[in-house]
Amino acid sequence: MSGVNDIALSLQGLYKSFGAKVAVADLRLDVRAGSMFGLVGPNGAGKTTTLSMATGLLRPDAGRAVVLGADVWADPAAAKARMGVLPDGVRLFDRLSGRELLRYVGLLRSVDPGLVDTRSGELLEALGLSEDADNLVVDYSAGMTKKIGLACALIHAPRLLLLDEPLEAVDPVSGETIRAILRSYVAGGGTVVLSSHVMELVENMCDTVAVIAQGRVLATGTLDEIRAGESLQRRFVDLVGGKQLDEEALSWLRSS
Ligand SMILES: Nc1ncnc2c1ncn2[C@@H]1O[C@H](COP(=O)(O)OP(=O)(O)OP(=O)(O)O)[C@@H](O)[C@H]1O
Repeated sequence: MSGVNDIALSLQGLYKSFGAKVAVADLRLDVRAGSMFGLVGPNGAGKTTTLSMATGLLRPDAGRAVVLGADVWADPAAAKARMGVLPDGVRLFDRLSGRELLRYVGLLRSVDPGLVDTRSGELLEALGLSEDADNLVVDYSAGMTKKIGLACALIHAPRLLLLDEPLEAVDPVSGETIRAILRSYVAGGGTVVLSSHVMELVENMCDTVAVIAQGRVLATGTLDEIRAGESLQRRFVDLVGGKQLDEEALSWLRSS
């Protein structure tokens, strides 16, 4: 039987509105420790808002987020020490080089300075960033920025990773490396929560899935439960209500 100690991330009735717009409405979710958990949903479903509240970047209007027993808003230091975060559109200190940024984040997370250097070297190498390690992050491409952001999330060896679109803009070779890093991280007892629009990635990587729409969890369960014998893409479209393009729509595009 699973107990409280098996839960790496617990989202309890999270609620957030922006003016009249309700972005997240009473969202509840438990992520079992040791799982690779995929968060999927259409544009504007509330995934980024949910992850921002779960990671301490955005204060919920109501509800709680608990990371391995630590309340993100009541005990942020403990919660943040236990998680690594790759937010959407990472706002990094981009006037630092990749190596400096990793050192900064490592020291901020109380990693021993010697260990920061060893881990930085290994992460830069694994992610194919060694050659650019001493260049400023502001000059990195979108994929390189994503990779240095992921390295920052990993440097303190947290037990939970929360990753918003971790493979977006990343080339296929680096993508394979990141998949391998995440798989081995989970095999070693870590927990990953990732959001993605790429169903193939979620099908390939995740053992558990939650489908979010209009700020609520529409369905959650193991990948097989959610797929119910079909492809995740098919089930996703069924669940969130796919829209047919009207025959007359955008007719001006065909009229030249
Ligand atoms: N800072 C903000 N101010 C106003 N509205 C916001 C803000 N952040 C998000 N929203 C709104 O909240 C809703 C949820 O947005 P969110 O970014 O969480 O969705 P998402 O599921 O991550 O979407 P996508 O898949 O397109 O990234 C959207 O309607 C969005 O317009």
